[in-house]
Amino acid sequence: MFSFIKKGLGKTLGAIKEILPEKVEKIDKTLLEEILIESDIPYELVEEIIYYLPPSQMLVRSDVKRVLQSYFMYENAPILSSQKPFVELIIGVNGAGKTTTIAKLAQTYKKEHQSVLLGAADTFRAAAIEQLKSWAEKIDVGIIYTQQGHDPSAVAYDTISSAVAKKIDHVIIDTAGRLHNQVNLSNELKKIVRICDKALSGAPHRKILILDGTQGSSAINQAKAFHEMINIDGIIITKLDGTAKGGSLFGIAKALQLPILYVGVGEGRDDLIVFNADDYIDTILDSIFTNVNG
Ligand SMILES: Nc1nc2c(ncn2[C@@H]2O[C@H](COP(=O)(O)OP(=O)(O)OP(=O)(O)O)[C@@H](O)[C@H]2O)c(=O)[nH]1
Repeated sequence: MFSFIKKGLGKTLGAIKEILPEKVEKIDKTLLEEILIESDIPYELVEEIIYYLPPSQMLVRSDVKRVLQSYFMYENAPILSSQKPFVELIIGVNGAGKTTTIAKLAQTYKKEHQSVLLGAADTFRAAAIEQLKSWAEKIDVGIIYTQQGHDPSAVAYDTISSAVAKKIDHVIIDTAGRLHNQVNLSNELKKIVRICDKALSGAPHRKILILDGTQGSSAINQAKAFHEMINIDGIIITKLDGTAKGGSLFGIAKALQLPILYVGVGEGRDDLIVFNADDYIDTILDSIFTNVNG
């Protein structure tokens, strides 16, 4: 698990190495500031981190770790096994990695010997339906879909009803990332949420926002807009492996005050890891400090 997050942070760690070619026992505060900015932690946040650090100019690992940890206080609520099917609604702009992440999530559940049914409720684009169908085939899970232009809420309803009838463990529903305008998108997402609850009281159990990690901190405003529309429950950051902006997770967690559930670290179906803030922070600190613990 630990080396997996290391793989995902490869580019970020490479960027740190450019600033700090040799690891140190104590880091100069000014140099640390430069490293944090370079890894795409928003500037105000870097200033805040520096403010909370001890006043001395040279800092040890434990000083830095303690402050960085305080940014990930939003715990991932455990999945309640009594909720069957456990319905997840996947939200995010086109290209963020929604479809791939749905496949990865389905694969994760399958590995745990749980059954999965996908719902192709991004009916705005024919390609989105086709792409999800192709993934469903590859990972061998069921899918409910309709033709392009049909009501996405109806797909969500049918998927949940079918899952209830077949006693499926997990339902994962794709949604459109873009419509003709923002108001339409907001109305459509709200309607899907309402209809999910009609199909199964309490559903969707988790509304997950997919954010493209290569966008770094600039994804924050986009995330806030979705959060205002339908109250997101958790985030998945994709393409962490493709960016040197690995520090942006601090800004995202702080701005949205939401748990980061998983991170995507590659294009394959197995390239999704449960986000663990301690592993993430330790991996970054390992590239700065000579001592491993503390
Ligand atoms: N390197 C890397 N690539 C990823 C990751 N997640 C998704 N991708 C790639 O990002 C691209 C977009 O992913 P999709 O899953 O098609 O994104 P989408 O949000 O469904 O986008 P649309 O199909 O446009 O709606 C694809 O080429 C994926 O292979 C990741 O964690 N790492």
